Amino acid sequence: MSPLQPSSGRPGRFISFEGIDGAGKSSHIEALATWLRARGHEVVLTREPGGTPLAERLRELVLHVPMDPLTEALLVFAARRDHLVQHIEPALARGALVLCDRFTDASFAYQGGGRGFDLAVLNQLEQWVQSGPAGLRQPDLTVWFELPAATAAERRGAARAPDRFEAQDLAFFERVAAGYAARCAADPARFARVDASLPREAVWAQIEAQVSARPWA
Ligand SMILES: Nc1ncnc2c1ncn2[C@@H]1O[C@H](COP(=O)(O)OP(=O)(O)OP(=O)(O)O)[C@@H](O)[C@H]1O
Ligand SMILES: Cc1cn([C@H]2C[C@H](O)[C@@H](COP(=O)(O)O)O2)c(=O)[nH]c1=O
Repeated sequence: MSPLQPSSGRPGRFISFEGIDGAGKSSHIEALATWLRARGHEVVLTREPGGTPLAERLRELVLHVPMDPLTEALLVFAARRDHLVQHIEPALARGALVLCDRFTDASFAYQGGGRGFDLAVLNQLEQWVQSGPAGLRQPDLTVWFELPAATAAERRGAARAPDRFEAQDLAFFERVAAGYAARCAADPARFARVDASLPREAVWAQIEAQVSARPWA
């Protein structure tokens, strides 16, 4: 077998889950992993910020330590670089399906939309961090859980102490949602929009239909 041939015999695929906090991603990502494994795929389940020992340490800082917006942007992209190099790219190279709870769209939505940080700088960081021999690494499919910010806030409730993002007000999450909508409008073929305001079963049905429609699933 050539060293470039994936060990599974089929190319790896990269699927990200996106949405504002409380939109329902975590409730469905495991179910999608189980569904894809039942169809014979190797599935790698991971998250951002995080996914490697270094990136998980950066996650703790980003979620809990006060910092300025540029520091925050640099840390989420530093975590992403380590995650890509150590975990995502090797999994894709051996033909796995990588399911990632958040990726770069979150940086544009939270740092760009929520914080109002310079989109040109985020574009530059995206180029630096995600460029490789095959071009710019992007998800093959992004499942976007769209939900009004007020509904997401109700769902988050007061179950646990909020992190630096969860502690933000409704206006912040409305800007984050607008940031996601802008990313979707810029690359609609990559996005599968899910109406996350529906009951769980209906949300899952949309995900299953969207993923089933991909020839590689
Ligand atoms: N379709 C749904 N209808 C009602 N409640 C839901 C639905 N989906 C998830 N929930 C509930 O909403 C809350 C948030 O869901 P979940 O943790 O999956 O969101 P999330 O997008 O992963 O959030 P975060 O990004 O903050 O981790 C949970 O209490 C979950 O049980
Ligand atoms: C990747 C990424 C994430 N964030 C924010 C978004 C969330 O509030 C947290 C992660 O928490 P979750 O419960 O695991 O969803 O981090 C961000 O601001 N920028 C990013 O690039």
